[in-house]
Amino acid sequence: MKKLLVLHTGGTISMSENTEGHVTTNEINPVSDSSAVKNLADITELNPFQVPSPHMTLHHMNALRKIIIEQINNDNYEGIVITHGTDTLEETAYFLDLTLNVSIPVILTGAMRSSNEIGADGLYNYIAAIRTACDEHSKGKGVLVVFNDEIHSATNVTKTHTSNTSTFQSPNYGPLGIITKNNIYFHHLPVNNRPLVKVDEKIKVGLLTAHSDLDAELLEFFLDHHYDGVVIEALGQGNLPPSALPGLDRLLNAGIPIVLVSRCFNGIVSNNYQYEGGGYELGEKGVIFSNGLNGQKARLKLIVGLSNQLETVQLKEYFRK
Ligand SMILES: NC(=O)C[C@H](N)C(=O)O
Repeated sequence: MKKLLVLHTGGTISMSENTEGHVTTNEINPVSDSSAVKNLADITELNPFQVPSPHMTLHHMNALRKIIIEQINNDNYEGIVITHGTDTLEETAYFLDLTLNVSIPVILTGAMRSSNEIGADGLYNYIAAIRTACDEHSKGKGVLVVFNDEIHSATNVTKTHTSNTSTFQSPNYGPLGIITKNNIYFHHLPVNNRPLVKVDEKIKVGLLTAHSDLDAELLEFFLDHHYDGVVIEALGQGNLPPSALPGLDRLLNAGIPIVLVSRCFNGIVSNNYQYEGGGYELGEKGVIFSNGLNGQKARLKLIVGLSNQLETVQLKEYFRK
């Protein structure tokens, strides 16, 4: 039997519905120690914290990373499973993918229905995550998300539905593999990047969605409140309204890196359009174009890049990969 470490962090997978139909937190995750997983692996469980995932912070994510590094150094675990709330699951998964230098499987999972609701998916997803962590083919693929019988890479996966159990999807790319009753099948290989291991929890990066008439003052807010970097979910292929440009210029003149992603959830930004606020002009000004990440992941990537003292040219390369 493989030796796995399980970290329970909270989220709906650890919650129950009360008599009024509201979902509330529990001290202990109900999937913990379930007899259904006893024969699957030799499992050690830790409960570093129990939080709804909207309460997750960079500090929590970094604490998880440190626990994983420490535990792996102390014991010869062959895989890690993390149970997590779904709202920010993709952020923790991606942060760990960016910063953890490990080849054993690291799998995140969660649930859309709490433990005592009809059709509860927590235990099912947990078992699927344990099975995937035990599979030899899950090694060396970066951090993975297992949900609803699919295996996704942390880089591409995102929560796409407020309540459906098939909420986790990888737009543009699809899952890396599928899980059946008897087997685990990988059909794609992820592109693995070299992790950067320094994390400065004090670095502040803001995220803003562009829209028509975007006010320059919203961008200036980040300068006035001492942010270290800004990610903008731009329009279409990577364009901004002219109304935003004075704010953008102020940030760039102050040396604050600005990373552009698209508010479209498919496709990659590029510096094509040569009109006021168009991608070409933004590129000439020094804005960094990202490679298809969504805004919340680009934010974490910029935090990690800045934590490792990457300068603008290196950040451009970091976001190109
Ligand atoms: N399904 C879930 O886990 C959602 C919950 N609000 C959380 O992220 O903690």
